[in-house]
Amino acid sequence: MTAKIVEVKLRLAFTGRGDETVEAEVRAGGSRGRAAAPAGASAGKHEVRHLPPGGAAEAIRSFDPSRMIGIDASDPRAVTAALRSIDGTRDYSRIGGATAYAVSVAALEAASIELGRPMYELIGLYGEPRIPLPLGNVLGGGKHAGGGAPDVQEFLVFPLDPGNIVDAVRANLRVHTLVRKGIERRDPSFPAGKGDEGAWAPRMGTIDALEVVSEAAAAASDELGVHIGLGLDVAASTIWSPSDGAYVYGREGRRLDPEGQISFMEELADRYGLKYIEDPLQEDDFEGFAEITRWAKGRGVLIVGDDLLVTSSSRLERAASMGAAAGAILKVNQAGSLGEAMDFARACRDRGYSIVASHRSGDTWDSHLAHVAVGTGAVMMKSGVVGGERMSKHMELLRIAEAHPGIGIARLRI
Ligand SMILES: O=C(O)[C@@H](CO)OP(=O)(O)O
Ligand SMILES: [Mg+2]
Repeated sequence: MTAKIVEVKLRLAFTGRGDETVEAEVRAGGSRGRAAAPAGASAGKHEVRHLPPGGAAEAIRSFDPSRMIGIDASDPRAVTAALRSIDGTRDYSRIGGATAYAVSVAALEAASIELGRPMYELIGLYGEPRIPLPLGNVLGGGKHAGGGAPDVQEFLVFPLDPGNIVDAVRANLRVHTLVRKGIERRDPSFPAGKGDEGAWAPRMGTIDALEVVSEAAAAASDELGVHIGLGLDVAASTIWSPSDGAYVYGREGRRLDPEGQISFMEELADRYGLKYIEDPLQEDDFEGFAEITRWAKGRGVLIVGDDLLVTSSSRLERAASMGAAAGAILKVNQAGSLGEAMDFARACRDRGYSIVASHRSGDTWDSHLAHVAVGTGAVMMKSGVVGGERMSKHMELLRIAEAHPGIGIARLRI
């Protein structure tokens, strides 16, 4: 049985934050797949272009859907080749990465329905399929929140040893609730504001935020009997000032040169027992990443590259040759198409990098991320904790687990 594409339709759509984006409907045989692309706010400068300068309308205008007809929807590489030839630029600046994302994901969904096989199985880059650990931000700031919130973008939690995915999701939710209580104890007038991904966005600095989150995680651990790990996504490119050669924590008056930033990260990791640090340094500092990765390896801390790697196989090769980072964020829309993200996942596997399949801060209601995570053998799925566009992905993990009772849950090995 084949799943040849017979029709592709695009429409303008909006993410949960209101960013303009593209939704695609792809028909393969008698089945239809649909996907809408997410959008980042702290996007790395080496990512493909989300949309051309004229926005989603121009992306849709410049896309010729007839050139997709007859392509095998179950073959992400063939879909990528067609998208690349329609676009003709290096970074999808003509049709937009949003179009590449939407068409490639919708095509695989259509194939999955047509062939009666789950999407993750068609991605198929795992040994034994496993449910990834959910990683979510319970407190945050940076580009995802308003003034006064911490300069560090995300304070993250994840269960280390959950019995199943329901316990795992519940653990993160409990920490999220307790974080609010912890903030209110320190500031009774906290107006309960949240950032783009549903994390609490209080007026406090990095250290206070870590105190609140580690107290909440310890209390949730005791209550639920699940060990909870702590992490940060520093999104350090957003606080890096090239003209000063320094990381500028504007809200807390801290200024650190690259060596100072590495020492600060090491101090926080030691003091709070962090197990995960994403983008501790700016996106072009491969040497700095290699240094902190060497430090972290013996200590059980996973250093993860997001803006550093931008789901690009060539940047991963460079990082691997230097030992920069041990984990890799995989965001399909950073690469553009699903086929390109799958090439990246293969490279991660060959080079021994742990994959963290991730949402974007401006995400859509789609749940495909769960299939991308399971299908690429990701150890974690990073998708916030609360909010409809976050929970849709967790719910799909629950459904995958329900359909495959024997499926195990991933364990983080650093
Ligand atoms: O930095 C990140 O990891 C992401 C998602 O949390 O943010 P954005 O989508 O804004 O790049
Ligand atoms: Mg990040």
